[in-house]
Amino acid sequence: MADFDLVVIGSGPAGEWGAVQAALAGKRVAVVEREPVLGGTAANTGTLPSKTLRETALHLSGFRARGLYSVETTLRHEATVSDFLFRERRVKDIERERIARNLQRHQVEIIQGTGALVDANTVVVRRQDSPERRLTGGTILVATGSSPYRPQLYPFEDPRIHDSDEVLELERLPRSLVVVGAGVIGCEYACMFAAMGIPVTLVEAREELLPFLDDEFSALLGQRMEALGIQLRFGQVVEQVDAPRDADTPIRMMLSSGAVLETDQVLVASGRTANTAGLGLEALGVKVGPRGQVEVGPTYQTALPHIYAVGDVIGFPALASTSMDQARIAVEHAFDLGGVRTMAPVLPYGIYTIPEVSMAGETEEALRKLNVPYVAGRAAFATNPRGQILGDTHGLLKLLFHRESLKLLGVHVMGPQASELVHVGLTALLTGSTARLFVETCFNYPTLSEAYKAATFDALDQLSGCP
Ligand SMILES: Cc1cc2nc3c(=O)[nH]c(=O)nc-3n(C[C@H](O)[C@H](O)[C@H](O)COP(=O)(O)OP(=O)(O)OC[C@H]3O[C@@H](n4cnc5c(N)ncnc54)[C@H](O)[C@@H]3O)c2cc1C
Ligand SMILES: NC(=O)c1ccc[n+]([C@@H]2O[C@H](COP(=O)([O-])OP(=O)(O)OC[C@H]3O[C@@H](n4cnc5c(N)ncnc54)[C@H](O)[C@@H]3O)[C@@H](O)[C@H]2O)c1
Repeated sequence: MADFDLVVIGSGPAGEWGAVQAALAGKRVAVVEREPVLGGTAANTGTLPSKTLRETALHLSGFRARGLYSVETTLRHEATVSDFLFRERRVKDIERERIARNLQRHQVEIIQGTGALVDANTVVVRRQDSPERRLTGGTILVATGSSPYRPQLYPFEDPRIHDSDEVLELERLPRSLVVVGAGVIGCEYACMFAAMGIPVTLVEAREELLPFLDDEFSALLGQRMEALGIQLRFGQVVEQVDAPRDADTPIRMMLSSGAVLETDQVLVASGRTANTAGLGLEALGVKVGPRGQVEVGPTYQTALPHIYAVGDVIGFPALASTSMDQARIAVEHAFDLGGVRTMAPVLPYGIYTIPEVSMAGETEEALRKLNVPYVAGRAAFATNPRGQILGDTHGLLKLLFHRESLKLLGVHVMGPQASELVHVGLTALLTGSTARLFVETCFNYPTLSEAYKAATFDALDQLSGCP
């Protein structure tokens, strides 16, 4: 008999949820984690740290007061790097403790060390200063996550050139910053630093901002980012980087357009690489892609059916939210636990830029491509009483309804709490609801959620020909 029913490699959101799910079903579970702390990218270097820094940036800069009072700088003061990082460290510690307690409560054995598969059922765990340990598992869950991709062009040994992990170890706040890559990470960090009053330039190879967003929201976000002081450089790549040793001499970056940027510090956010190096998967016949991503089927099985892979290690969509659910599905499949063994048909996206943007369902462009007749109802936060109270004059909720059935097809939100607000629309999408739902729902007043009703009436007005 194997030592464990399930051996999980990695303790990020995917590993934690997979382990607990199996333990709840009475399975004997071990989690192997190479870092001395639990929680992976979500707790330690990605999701929670970046969202905490965003809150800190908004508070320390007095940003939230800007729409309320005419004097922009009332609350603003010179923040030090320790001011900036203080809460990030608190939140991280609390989350690590929560995960440890959650695993212990469910009798999951936590084993510290780097795991690798030496045969189809054996994980060897290596740790400095300790003898190696071999664990056998009936089922293996690979949940090893991803790490920042580091293009060779950049001398990362220079303390002024960071990837998204290192940016959490800043020695001092940048005097100016170039962010390379306007993916979600690049956009979120560019906004945070810009809100702190730091001059930021964002360089992106593509011609548009976050192309998966509805075009209207991509354009609006770009405008808000420019209003924050961010210089957007689309359709350009960095071709050369000259980083002098003297920290007072600016770093020079030559762009494909011929432009030269001078900057104090650089953040490279140009994608992620799956953590599969050294895991031993390929030797067992499990395929991995160009950035290390493990190939899996719909229930997250690899080429070896008892070896599952979930989370960032399999690539897109590579979110904490989806990673947890993939782990649930894999474990339910592996141990035949029942439950719905597919991802929800509609997934939400929350982007913690300044302002926040969130969406679920279809964009206008996708509906046009599919020839689906639709009507778009809009509600501006500037005309919503709670929006006025909050001082938000740029927020927007857009609902896309089928023109005939009035079924909700898409929801797009920009503004405060957008990633919370989207859940009203997400639930409506998942339940196949129509405009009637928002007409008949009595929302709290004054709230931003009430914008659902206003956007619905905007759509109904258009259909009735009301000016
Ligand atoms: C800056 C940033 C911001 C983000 N913001 C969001 C957000 O707002 N919302 C969202 O949903 N997602 C966000 N993400 C993405 C999210 O963090 C990831 O999708 C999520 O952490 C993936 O979970 P995971 O469990 O697959 O991997 P990870 O969280 O990366 O965990 C993998 C774990 O496996 C361990 N490991 C790796 N190899 C081995 C080995 N050989 N042996 C033992 N242990 C090993 C690692 O040390 C790590 O602890 C963000 C990511 C970044 C970088
Ligand atoms: N709020 C969230 O949900 C959230 C937040 C942060 C990160 N994440 C996840 O983390 C993952 C990684 O994010 P990311 O932003 O690093 O990667 P990404 O692949 O999403 O974006 C990288 C961007 O860099 C650009 N790029 C690449 N090389 C370049 C170069 N040489 N010059 C200029 N531009 C270049 C690409 O065109 C792309 O737009 C994503 O899967 C994302 O879903 C999610």
